[in-house]
Amino acid sequence: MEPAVRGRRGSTELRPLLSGERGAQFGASASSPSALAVAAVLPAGGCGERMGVATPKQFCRVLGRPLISHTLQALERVCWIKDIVVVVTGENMETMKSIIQKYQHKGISLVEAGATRHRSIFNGLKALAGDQAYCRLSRPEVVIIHDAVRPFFEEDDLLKVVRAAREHGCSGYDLEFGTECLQLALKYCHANAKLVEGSPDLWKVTYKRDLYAAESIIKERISQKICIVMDMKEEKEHAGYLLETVLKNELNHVKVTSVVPCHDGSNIQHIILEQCYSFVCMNVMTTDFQNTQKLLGMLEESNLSVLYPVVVVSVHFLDFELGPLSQKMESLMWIRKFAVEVKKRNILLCGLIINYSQDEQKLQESLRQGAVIIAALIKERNSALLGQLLVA
Ligand SMILES: Nc1ccn([C@@H]2O[C@H](COP(=O)(O)OP(=O)(O)OP(=O)(O)O)[C@@H](O)[C@H]2O)c(=O)n1
Ligand SMILES: O=C(CO)[C@H](O)[C@H](O)COP(=O)(O)O
Repeated sequence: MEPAVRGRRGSTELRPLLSGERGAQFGASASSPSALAVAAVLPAGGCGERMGVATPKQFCRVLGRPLISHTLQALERVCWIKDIVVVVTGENMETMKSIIQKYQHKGISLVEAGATRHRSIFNGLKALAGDQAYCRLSRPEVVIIHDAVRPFFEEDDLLKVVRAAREHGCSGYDLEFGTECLQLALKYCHANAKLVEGSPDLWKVTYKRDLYAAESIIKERISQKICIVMDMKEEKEHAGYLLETVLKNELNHVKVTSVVPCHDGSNIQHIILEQCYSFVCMNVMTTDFQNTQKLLGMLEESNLSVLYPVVVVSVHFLDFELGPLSQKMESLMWIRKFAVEVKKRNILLCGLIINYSQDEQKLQESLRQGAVIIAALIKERNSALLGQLLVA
């Protein structure tokens, strides 16, 4: 086993294994397993033969980001897990270090994998045993073993396992239906064990189709909030609010909120902090991108798009009867340039032109079409459409 490397909580710096610094205090939250020292081992040393691609599945990209980073992100939300040990092959050690750095994972130790999953887990446990000369991770009371290729779980799933580890003895049922690790633990460790019912979300990425399923689930999750950034000049009956109403009808399960940016942009920053990944920027009767650019600037300054692609739809309400659209296209085409720029920061920018007709029926139809297009752009997060100008 190689000396592990861990990232210090609060910095992305990687350094030789030092003492555990993750969520050091237990019992702090109401749901935490009080006063128990808990660590997690993520076996990630497999080659993913059944996936049938050259890249081991834990490093395959899901919405642009390696699968293991999604799992780590979910685990990092659990503040009572003190240390996270990721077990990877020597060959993939550098890849894993760069993932930790790029996606700013904190408090991770790396350990070299073994030839089988059980050997990898054993190496992870040894790093936590507290008896290695070079290893100063403190010895936990409970260790959660979680496959790196199971990105979907809730804190509650882990809580149940930790509580069971503390409270239960072993039953005949557990022996009969227990999983592989459980059999080993019972045979060799003189430990008590309990089988805990998991949620259906705990499924494992095994085949290629599972990567598509994982991506769809994540897309769905991050598309649950939409922020409409209003044009300052708007009033209640005007375009932005009309679009908001139609969008709410079109996406009745999605939380659609609108905001008029305040002078220092703090209300938009607040929405960014709440992890909203979809923005619709209103521009009424104008082909300039002033409002959109302000929003893009704020998004670029934030770290929001490090983890997921952020969609921004720049909506331009133009009355098609007030002169031909072709005259306005030249300035609207600037969107291509902006889109290429912000793509570097994982922001997907598209343009949408809505017919701001005086004819109520035409306006409603255009708004409805616009809402359908916005919904599709947000749901699909398809980078092939960035910089495109769509017409509703
Ligand atoms: N020597 C090994 C083999 C597997 N694993 C890890 O154990 C988890 C579950 O194993 P599995 O789904 O079987 O992964 P692979 O062995 O990579 O897949 P396959 O069996 O298709 O080759 C995965 O996170 C995998 O990386 C490990 O740490 N060390
Ligand atoms: O899916 C697996 C490997 O393909 C594991 O066998 C499965 O997660 C069982 O877990 P454990 O060994 O912890 O009982």
